[in-house]
Order: sequence, then C-alpha cells, then structure tokens
Amino acid sequence: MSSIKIGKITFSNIMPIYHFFRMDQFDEHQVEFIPQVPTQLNRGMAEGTIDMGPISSFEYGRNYKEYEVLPGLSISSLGKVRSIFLFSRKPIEELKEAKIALTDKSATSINLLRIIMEKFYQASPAYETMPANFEKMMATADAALLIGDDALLASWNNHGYYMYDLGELWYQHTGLWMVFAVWAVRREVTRGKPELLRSIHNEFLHSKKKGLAELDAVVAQAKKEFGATAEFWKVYYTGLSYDFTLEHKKGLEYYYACAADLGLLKEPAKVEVWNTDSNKSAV
Ligand SMILES: C=C(O[C@@H]1C=C(C(=O)O)C=C[C@H]1O)C(=O)O
Repeated sequence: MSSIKIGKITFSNIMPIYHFFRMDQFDEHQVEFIPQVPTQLNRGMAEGTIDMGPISSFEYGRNYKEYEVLPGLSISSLGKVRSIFLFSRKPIEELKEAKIALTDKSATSINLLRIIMEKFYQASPAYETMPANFEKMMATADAALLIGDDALLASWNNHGYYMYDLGELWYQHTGLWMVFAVWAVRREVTRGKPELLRSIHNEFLHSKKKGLAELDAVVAQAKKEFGATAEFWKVYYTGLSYDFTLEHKKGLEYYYACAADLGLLKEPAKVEVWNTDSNKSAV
C-alpha cells in the first residue's frame, strides 16, 4: 500500500501540532511528511502528490469539491495573528492608489488583504506577487504583505514602517474568527483509506493536545531554531488557535462569502467536515 503523504508547513506556526506527532505509531511507509511553504502545499494537494495536511483555507475554498476538512484542526486567530502583516510606508487609509507587493507563499492572506482593502477601506490598489524578500518588496512598492516566519522576522526589525496585523483588522471589522489554514484531505483518501486516516487524525489531535499542554517544550524548540524570547513564542502560540469549532466555521464561511462577492472565488465554498465515525461526510 502506498503511503499517505502529509503536508507540513515550513513555518514555526505549526510546531505545536507536529512537535509530539509520533511517527513510530505507524508502520514504515504508511505515512510521510512533505515539508513545504503553503503555496507549494496547495499545489501538491491540487495535483494529488500530497494527500492531506494544512493548506491555505482559500485553496480549500477554491477546490472544495475535491476535499474534506479534518475536524478539530486549523490555524486561526480571533484578533491578532502576529505573523501576517502588511508593512507600509503610509497609513492604510492612504493606500487607495498604492502598489502593494504580495508574498508568493500565501493564498489565504493575499485574498484577505484584497477583501480588507475593497470592503473595509473602499480601496483598489495595484498588487504584485513577488518572492518574499522584504527589502526588495519595499524597494518596488508602497507596502508589502508577508506571512509566517518572513513576517515574524520583518516584524522584529526596527524598520519604522506602519504594521497592520491582518487577523486584527479582520476581527475589528467583522468580530469573527479568521481561519488561515485547514487540514484538508483528498476525498479519495477518505474513501480509500479511512482506517489509516482515522489513526493519523487521532495522532494529530493527540500531538496538538500534548503540544499545548507542554508548550514549554515547543517554545524551547522554536527559540532554539528561530531566536527571540520564550515569552514571545508563548504569546504567539497561545494567541493562535489550532481548533476548528462551529465559530471558526462561521468566520471561514463569511470569508468565503466575501471572496465570492469580489469574484476571488467562483462561488462561496461549502465547508464539509470529515465524519470520523463513518465513511460518510457530515457538516
Ligand atoms: C498564521 C499563518 O497562517 C498561514 C497562512 C496561509 C496563507 O496565507 O495562505 C497559509 C497557511 C498558514 O501558514 C501564517 O502563515 O503566519
């Protein structure tokens, strides 16, 4: 039997979910991690070279008929996310005619920025997608959107730019959760390998629970790999949510409705959560 290929975002944001994942619970060749940035994972899932894992929630919405969402897992925030920033030379209200450079690693946040600019600031700036090089982005544009560790690193610099946290802006204008990534699984895997998928899902839930209960171990690892203080990582990880509740779903569906309204999605996606008790799906 071929292995289930599981995506793994190469950012520090997912460490609490993967840190205590016990590979030794599975036979050799049953599961394999594929570490990539979100846009690569999105593509791999769409092409079928990756079977499941965290993908941009926007990508789930774009291709939702092919996927189901695994329950109890996401990368979300209710307010500040702390790793998705618009850096700008001018206040956001003055970006109406501006040029904004967008990281090429994101799908959710670049479309969230469009929603925020169009709907909340009645602005239609020009956008250009670029490799995530902060200095080069700011050299050619008035503002730059970065996500993940690129955004964390840039936010630690004393560059003097205005900084807007997209999770915070979304919350201020909607009062809702913002779901940045969901654990999607290709439908043929829910049908073809439900038992193994159930074991992997349980292992993720176990690892998440332990990661949050023993956050100091995750914090120490993040500090070792990326720097900054233990206090920073504690605030960062406790500010993120890794759950997927009905409230998360409500926020996500509103995001999809906004995206469809602006023509960023063909239609508002239906969020279908995998029913772990049977081979059938249920919302
Ligand atoms: C919180 C984050 O969530 C993410 C944002 C994503 C996106 O914009 O497409 C995708 C996956 C997550 O890594 C982050 O990257 O900082």
